[in-house]
Amino acid sequence: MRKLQPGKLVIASHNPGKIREIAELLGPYGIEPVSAADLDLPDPEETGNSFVDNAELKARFAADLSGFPALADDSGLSVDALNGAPGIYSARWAEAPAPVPADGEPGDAEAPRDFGRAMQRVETELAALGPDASRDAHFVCALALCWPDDGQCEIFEGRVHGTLVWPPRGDKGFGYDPIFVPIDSDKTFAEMDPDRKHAISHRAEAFGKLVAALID
Ligand SMILES: O=c1nc[nH]c2c1ncn2[C@H]1C[C@H](O)[C@@H](COP(=O)(O)OP(=O)(O)OP(=O)(O)O)O1
Ligand SMILES: [Mg+2]
Repeated sequence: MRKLQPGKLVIASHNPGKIREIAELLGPYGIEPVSAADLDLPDPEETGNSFVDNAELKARFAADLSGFPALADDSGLSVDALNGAPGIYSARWAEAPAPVPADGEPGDAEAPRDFGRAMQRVETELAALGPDASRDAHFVCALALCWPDDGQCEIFEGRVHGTLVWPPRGDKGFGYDPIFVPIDSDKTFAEMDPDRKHAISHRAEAFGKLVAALID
């Protein structure tokens, strides 16, 4: 398997919380993370039907446009009692319907994300199933690292199981962290220090596999 050399690596993401975690996870390996936003790369439409497909689509897109190796992370929260939802739609559950401007044409401006609303939707859908519904859930992370020249990609996956709490707790992390308590913990991801989250998270597990395979 081809190794990742020290130097520039494009982080094919526009999510600042994720980019910060990826930079922390790659910190020890002499890799210079440059985000897609730093390079003004556009955000591709996530048309895949799986985390892996979307990760590969985002990494390929950024590698082709930038000429550097690119790493993408597609991730999300999967709730057992909701048949795996929001799953690959985790980010989209936080998007309000795009406002229709006064001239009547829907704008193409991206709707701002509101994870308060996304967490509320998870809770509302769970509550509708009654008090006995399972609150088990897991986060999934698919990483794709693609090279620009030959289009080769390597894929790594991680997951972390836990349960959902309500109301949300903590102000660290991002996304659904305030309602997710990983197994063997009494804190939500948003109440933990980053080092602790990085010891057990879905993203950390996928990175562990990537580092073992691709970094000498
Ligand atoms: O550790 C996590 N802690 C909390 N929430 C998380 C985590 N990991 C993923 N998530 C949720 C929120 C995120 O917005 C969505 C991923 O959606 P996803 O399309 O992969 O990322 P994104 O659109 O936010 O950024 P981008 O595609 O530019 O990398 O799942
Ligand atoms: Mg996305």
